[in-house]
Amino acid sequence: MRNITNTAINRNISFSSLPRFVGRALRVPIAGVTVGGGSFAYANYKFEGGYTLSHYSPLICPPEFRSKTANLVDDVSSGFTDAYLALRGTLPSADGFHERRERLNEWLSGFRGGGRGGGDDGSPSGSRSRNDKGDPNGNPDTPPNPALLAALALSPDDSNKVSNDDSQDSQPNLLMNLTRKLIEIRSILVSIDQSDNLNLPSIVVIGSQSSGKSSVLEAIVGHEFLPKGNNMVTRRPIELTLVHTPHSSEEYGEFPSLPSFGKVQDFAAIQKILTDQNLSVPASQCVSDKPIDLRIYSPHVPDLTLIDLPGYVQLSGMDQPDDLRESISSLCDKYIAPPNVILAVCAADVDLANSPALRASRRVDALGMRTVGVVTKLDMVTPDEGTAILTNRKYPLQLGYVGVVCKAPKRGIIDVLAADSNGNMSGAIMQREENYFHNHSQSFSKPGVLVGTNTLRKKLMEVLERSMSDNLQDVSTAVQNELTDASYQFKVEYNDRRMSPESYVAQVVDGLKVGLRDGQLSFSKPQVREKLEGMLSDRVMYILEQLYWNDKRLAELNKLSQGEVDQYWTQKADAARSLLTKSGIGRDSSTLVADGLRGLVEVLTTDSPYSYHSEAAQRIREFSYEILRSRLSATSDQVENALKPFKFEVETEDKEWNMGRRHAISALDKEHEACNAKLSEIRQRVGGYRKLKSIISYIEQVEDGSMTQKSGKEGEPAWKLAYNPAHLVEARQAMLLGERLAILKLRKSTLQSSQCKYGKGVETRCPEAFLTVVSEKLAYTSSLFLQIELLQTFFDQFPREIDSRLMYDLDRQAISNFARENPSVRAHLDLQEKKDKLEDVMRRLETLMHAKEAQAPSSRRKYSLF
Ligand SMILES: Nc1nc2c(ncn2[C@@H]2O[C@H](COP(=O)(O)OP(=O)(O)OP(=O)(O)O)[C@@H](O)[C@H]2O)c(=O)[nH]1
Repeated sequence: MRNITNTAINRNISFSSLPRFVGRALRVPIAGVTVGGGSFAYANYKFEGGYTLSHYSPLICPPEFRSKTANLVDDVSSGFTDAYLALRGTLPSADGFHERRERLNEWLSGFRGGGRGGGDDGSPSGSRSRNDKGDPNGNPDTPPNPALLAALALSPDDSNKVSNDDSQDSQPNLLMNLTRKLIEIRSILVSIDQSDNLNLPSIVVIGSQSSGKSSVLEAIVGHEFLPKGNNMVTRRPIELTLVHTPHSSEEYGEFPSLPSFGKVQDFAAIQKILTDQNLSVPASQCVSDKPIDLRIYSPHVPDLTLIDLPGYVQLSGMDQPDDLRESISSLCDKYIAPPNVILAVCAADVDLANSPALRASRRVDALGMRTVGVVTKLDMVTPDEGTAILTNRKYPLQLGYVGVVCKAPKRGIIDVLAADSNGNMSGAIMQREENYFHNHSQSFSKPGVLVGTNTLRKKLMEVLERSMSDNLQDVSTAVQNELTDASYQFKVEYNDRRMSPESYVAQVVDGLKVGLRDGQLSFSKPQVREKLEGMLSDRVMYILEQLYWNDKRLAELNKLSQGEVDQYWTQKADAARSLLTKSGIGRDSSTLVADGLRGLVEVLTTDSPYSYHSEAAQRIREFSYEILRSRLSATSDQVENALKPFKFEVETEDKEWNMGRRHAISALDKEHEACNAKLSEIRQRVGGYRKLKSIISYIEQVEDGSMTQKSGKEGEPAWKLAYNPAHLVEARQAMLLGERLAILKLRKSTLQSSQCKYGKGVETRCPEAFLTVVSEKLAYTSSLFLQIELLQTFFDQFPREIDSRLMYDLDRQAISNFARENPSVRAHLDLQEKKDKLEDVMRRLETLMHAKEAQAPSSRRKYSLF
């Protein structure tokens, strides 16, 4: 709570210490407004001519008074705003200041009651005059109702009627917080369209390097937060939105386009982020027109939007690129175009004729209708020189000049003491400035001379509000046109179908789960068993080749008659079974199935829509791999345990045997086919059947020694000269294939013969059928355990992991970002969002325009000066 003391009154008050609505009311440039009260419980607003308005404000009164006065807040607020708007409507320009003052005093005298003035000392004695009109009940202790005052000001002729009708004060005032509402609309428009087609004005700060732009902005905000340094640190426009938060003591900044920073309460951190963002533009590129959006929320800032731009270069330095001057100039030109308000910052110690800011502003705003001049560093010239600059007629600006002294404090002990607990330096800056102007009040209190950061703040608020308000109709038309286009496009392209990022994410996740369910069908028991049989069939062929088909005694096996037991072949059959059952089937079958599952996840997360969401796809793959990894070794052990009995003995039954025998025959057929295919490839490569035959005959002759050396160097075999060595290798391979085909043929006929009918010792005589039966038993048992240990767990756990680790991990922003990774969804959402925002803006604009229309006629009719 601030204590407004008599000292403050005498020094023309610090407006920033007043409640917001009082600040708004006092934006009406009424000369001689003072605030007083012997204590902070009480405030008098004294208008020139003797009328004094007094009221208790809950924001400046001690707690014991609050309950009594709380209900006055709204009345006071709306009353003053009404009065203010009425004045604003009739007094649009800063020019004619004296005329306005006269006019206002005329109004006030209309309801002042015969010119009886209250005390001008700021004491409660001021209530003497206010009771004449302010309190309809004539109670000397009740402060007047400011809403009543406003109503009187709006309608002096009906004063009695209005004074008896308090219900009018409870009407919602749609034009309350007009600037705030317009700034909100502006922010929405900026987020829809960066092309400036749809835009409400902002205040653009221009000036040469070191003219004091940053100091002015920091004085307005009350914190040091802008990038500092010699190396041209302002390279991007900073779009600064100040949001007045009267009901919170918290001060913080937010970067809407950098949401990861969240609320930044430390202004040094804001400065660091701004510096980094600026320095992200390489020095070689000079400047970028991509703005940095910064919002500052504080009870000490007014509602304003300001754009800070790089300073005009006057003298190019050695370390600055040649085209820097050009780049900055064209960047500034883009921003100073209508409807923006130009804040032309000029240092008092530099001749205004040389001010690049004024030069630029005159190019686009020759009459100075939308330029406010700020003369900084007034302390660096004599007070008389200062006032001469501020009242200059050479470069007149319709909105005038305001002089400031806002050198950033050096943070010495005095300044640190002057700063508040949040490091807010506004007190220190203000105090310094106030002292300066107070010490030179003779020069600076001349009529028409506007000085002080607070005056500047108020001026900016007024100018911005008026400028925004004046642009309402144009913006509204542009927004309506844009809305019509967007609605048409939405109808044509999406048939008005709405979508949300959440529904898209749900759809994408559901799609994945459906894909998983479909994929699960290819991991059913029969399917897995078939895969394992395929894997084991290769192993059976290898064992047959190694143990039987390469055995020189194979012919004996073919001759074994039914019932005959031969030790050699019985041991072979045992060795073959052992080799097969101990070939690491637990590990290999688990890996085979896990690879299959990996493949399924890979396919599901590679195709659309996951092709747009590579990061999410990668995460999903990782979940799946984690589950598989966690199950793999246990599954492998379980399968291996289940197969243990087969390592010692395998019993077969008639039915199993017959089936195994059939499968073995067809496996031999396949092997036969494969050998034949290879043989014909070799024939082709070598040059046909005859050529191959002749090479084979050569080799046979050489090998049995019947080939005589006909030519060539001594010691070299003759065939080396006769054929291409590669063909000779191929021919050798063909010979082996031929032998294999003969064996396969023989074994097939044995398998088909009565020798391999189910019966005693048949496993020994027909190893092909026996190993096939064993491999089928192994595949069957393995598939059972793989289902239980791996597949069921995977298909249960994986969808749950997707929900818990993908879906529930995402916050609103992440969901929106995810959805927007898909270009067609992004286009749909963008258009839908644009349409929604435009509708929202249109509604807000219509409300404001209706309120403006409703308000305008009465004030114009009664008070227009023009
Ligand atoms: N004496 C005095 N010095 C001031 C005043 N305002 C600013 N300065 C000093 O002038 C210098 C430049 O001020 P800045 O606010 O950084 O100027 P700028 O225009 O932002 O400079 P650039 O960022 O380089 O474009 C600093 O050393 C300030 O302390 C003032 O009112 N009086």
